[in-house]
Amino acid sequence: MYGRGADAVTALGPVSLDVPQGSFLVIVGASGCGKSTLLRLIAGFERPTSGTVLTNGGRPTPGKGAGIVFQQPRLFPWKSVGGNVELALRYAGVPRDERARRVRELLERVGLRDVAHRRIWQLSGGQQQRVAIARALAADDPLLLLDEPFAALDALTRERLQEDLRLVSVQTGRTSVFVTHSVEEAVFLGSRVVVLTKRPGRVALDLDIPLPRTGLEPDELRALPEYAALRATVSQAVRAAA
Ligand SMILES: Nc1ncnc2c1ncn2[C@@H]1O[C@H](COP(=O)(O)OP(=O)(O)OP(=O)(O)O)[C@@H](O)[C@H]1O
Repeated sequence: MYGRGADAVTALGPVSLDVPQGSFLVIVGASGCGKSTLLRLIAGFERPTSGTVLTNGGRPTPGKGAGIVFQQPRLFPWKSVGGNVELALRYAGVPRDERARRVRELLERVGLRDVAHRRIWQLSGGQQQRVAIARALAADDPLLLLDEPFAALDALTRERLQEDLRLVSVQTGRTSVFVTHSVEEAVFLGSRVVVLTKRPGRVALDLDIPLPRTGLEPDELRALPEYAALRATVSQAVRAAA
């Protein structure tokens, strides 16, 4: 609950979710249903008014234990691409002599190897979001939290980043919680999709996405009949929840 008295807003209803290690959970729901609030609770930026949030068996500490990617990339504009990632590694306590190698690995992973020396303002929006993902992966945090990271990008860039993030999630095995409005994005990325009702958000649908996570090209995956069926199920739940 935010605020007090007449101004109080109950953002989230009772929500009980257990997110197993290595899973990719996508939270979908209408605007204002409490998706970002749920992420902030997991990140430890907010405390629940009632109930408990545990990550890795303990109460979450803000700034520790989770890499976070927001809708707008939060980068240091005066630093280079590599410099931004290097700084995240420094904060994460990675020794100086390992950082250059790790910067190269992380930039390779998000497809930015060739622009390591560019300044942030010389990048497209999609490239900036890739830097934000590399930064979020820099610390070896077990959790990756993403709050509508692709919402501001054009459709083609968004699709490319979805494809790359899916691959990164398979390669790193990071437990991820991803918030979006988009049913298409949810079914493509998630190993599980949770649809929230309108505010105060409760779980309207909790669906496993048993699609292969490796071995298929994105277009092949999207062309599967199971894919269309899952998308229809989620879409229906989103409409009913709104
Ligand atoms: N710091 C705050 N103080 C007061 N109310 C807040 C605060 N943050 C969010 N709220 C309210 O809580 C509700 C849920 O907000 P939240 O940002 O979690 O929703 P959301 O599902 O992420 O929305 P959107 O999809 O539009 O980003 C909204 O009604 C919002 O106005």
